[in-house]
Amino acid sequence: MGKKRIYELAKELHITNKKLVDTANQNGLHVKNHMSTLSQQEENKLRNVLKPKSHNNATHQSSNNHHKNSENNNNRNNNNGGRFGGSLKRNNHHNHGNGNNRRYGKKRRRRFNKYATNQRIKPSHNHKQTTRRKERPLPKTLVYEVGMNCQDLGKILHRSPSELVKKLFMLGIMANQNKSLDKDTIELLAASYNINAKEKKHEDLSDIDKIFQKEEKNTKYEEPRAPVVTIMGHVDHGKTTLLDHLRHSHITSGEAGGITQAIGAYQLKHNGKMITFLDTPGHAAFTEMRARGADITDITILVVAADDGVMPQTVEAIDHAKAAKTPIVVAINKIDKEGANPQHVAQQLTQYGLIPEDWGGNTMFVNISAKVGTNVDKLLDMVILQAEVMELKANPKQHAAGSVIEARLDRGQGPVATVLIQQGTMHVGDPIVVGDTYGRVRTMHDEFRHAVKTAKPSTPVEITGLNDVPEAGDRFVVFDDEKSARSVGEKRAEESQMEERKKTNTVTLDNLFDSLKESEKKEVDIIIKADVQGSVEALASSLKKIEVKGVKVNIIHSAVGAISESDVALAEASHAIIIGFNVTPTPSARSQAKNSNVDIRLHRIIYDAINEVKSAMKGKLAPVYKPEITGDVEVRQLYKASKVGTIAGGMVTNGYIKSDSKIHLIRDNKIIYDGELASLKRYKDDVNEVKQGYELGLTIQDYNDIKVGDVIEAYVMKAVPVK
Ligand SMILES: Nc1nc2c(ncn2[C@@H]2O[C@H](COP(=O)(O)OP(=O)(O)OP(=O)(O)O)[C@@H](O)[C@H]2O)c(=O)[nH]1
Repeated sequence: MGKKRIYELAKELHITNKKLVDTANQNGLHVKNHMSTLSQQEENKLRNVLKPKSHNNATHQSSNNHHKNSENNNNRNNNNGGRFGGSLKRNNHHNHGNGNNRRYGKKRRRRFNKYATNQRIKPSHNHKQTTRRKERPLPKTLVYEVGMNCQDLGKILHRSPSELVKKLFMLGIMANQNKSLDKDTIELLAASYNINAKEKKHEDLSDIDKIFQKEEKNTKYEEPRAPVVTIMGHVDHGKTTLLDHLRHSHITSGEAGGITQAIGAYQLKHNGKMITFLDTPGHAAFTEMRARGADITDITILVVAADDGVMPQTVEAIDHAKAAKTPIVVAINKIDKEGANPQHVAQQLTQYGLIPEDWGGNTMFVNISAKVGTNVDKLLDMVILQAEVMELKANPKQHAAGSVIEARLDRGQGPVATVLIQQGTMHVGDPIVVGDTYGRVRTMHDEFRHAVKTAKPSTPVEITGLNDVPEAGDRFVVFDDEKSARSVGEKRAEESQMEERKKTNTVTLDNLFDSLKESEKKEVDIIIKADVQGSVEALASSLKKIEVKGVKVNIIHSAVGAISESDVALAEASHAIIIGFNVTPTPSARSQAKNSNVDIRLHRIIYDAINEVKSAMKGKLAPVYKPEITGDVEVRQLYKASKVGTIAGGMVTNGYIKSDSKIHLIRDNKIIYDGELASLKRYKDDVNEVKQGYELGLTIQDYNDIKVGDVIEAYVMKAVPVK
């Protein structure tokens, strides 16, 4: 018999390599690992120690079983290479039998003795397992999230992370306890435990609009809430006077006298019922908020002066309220004034679909004097009545959600936002995401600057504690914890920098067909602005007749005049397209439209406007051509030639110009002529192209009024493909 290695003897004796190494060390042989060789004497000693004490059937059976185990273990150890080798080494070290290891040694001996008597024990490389309590049962289904690690999964499966690591190892997957696992791996793991796996879909918390809508739909424990009212109307018809009157005559508990209202909304009590008034009269503010997603107004009070009647902004206000689908209560104001004719005003309003109940319609009308106070109570009665019809409710027993009314940066307090609670109850200390900002509600004040600890639905409060100033109309949602609020807030800020959210929402004629296909919407909202009333009407009636595959045009607002900022805000809020007929946008409206991606289409021929909308609805919009600048020429000299007119000599300062280029003649930053080149020369030769840095001579077709210092901008018309 030659020298044997540990693993050979282990195999012969049907025990694991590790057991044999342990036994050898416990018996003073000092072996390193299963590859260590044994002298004949050492082998005999080990054989002696390990000799079974009895041989009955049962133990024989057990021994057979064990044989299998042992073999498995051998295989495992071989496959493992260093992994299990490491644990053997550790055991070696532990078992050098000095005093420090006495307890451990005892335990090992006990296990060994068990083993020596051929009682079946589970081979183990982890001494923790030997003391493991009875395992809790596995769940029927493993509900997981992609990216969980063995520690996370261990908690769900009631198994130790190391057991999971081993399981994975047996499945041929190397992982440690902290490694994030993919879907396939987790499902494989579940299958190896014979249980089902189900992925838990993560809600995108950064979509606070979605959370907001969900919270809004939560109808459990609903309670009535106060209506939120906005006052709109034409300039000087008395909006501010009415708000002031209400503030002074109706504010609860005599606050108004001494303390000035501090924030952009207030609540008043009428016949025991609360009403919340937004203190930002005018439809522009109202629609700008809507454009940002906040539909906070429940009821609109339309103020029309009895001595002036329906004016352009009265009509705008009606259209804006209708677009927001808020019911209108009409207050015909200034009835104390001489020349007041409320009957006439009511008559005028019928043209806009506002018909008094007395006349068989369903709009509430009240004749008031905001200055004197006549019938203001009656107006409030109407508002309460309207609110009752609407059955306005909210659930105060959930996380707060709502919208920003106004916000500013205060030197001492940092960002300060006035918010309207629309759902739930807000508490001081709540973690919150407001638009693209986040924080924790540090302080909360009511409209009289009184500190409050909680705020219920329809209450306006001023809060501090945000990391930045949100915008009016931003939505807010309270989160469970500050960590998620922060990560959502940061993600939103990042996203908004890319301005993607805003742009994908807008409807343009270019994407109209696709957006119609995607949405359930069966109407295309259009705003018409034209130079004269006749054109407005002609365009409106022709557009209304268009019907493509059940989709119709809906004119949400039409008026005479330039395209204003308020038109753009309405278009943005309502996802509408603006058609301008013989009118242009004001500069501020133009830049606002550009920022918010509102599509403005300008036309001079009604037929073209109608065809354009029709083709867009059919998805066949021809590509739009836009000028693309190729270069600039600076005019430095002029020559007059009797035959060809004015020849401009100059230099290409940027880009290039071609003989077939179109050109803009620019003087004092204004385009004063738009045309084509007649000739392009270098010295005396006609050329096709002149590049930057070269001198040239040129003439413009049918145009001679060129001056030294003019800039000639060369451009080509480029087709912008329809998206
Ligand atoms: N006689 C009379 N005058 C009124 C009444 N209501 C308002 N006024 C007067 O009408 C003028 C305009 O009133 P405001 O309340 O400022 O009108 P507004 O609609 O807020 O105007 P803007 O803020 O410019 O849009 C003021 O001089 C008021 O005093 C009223 O009921 N009777």
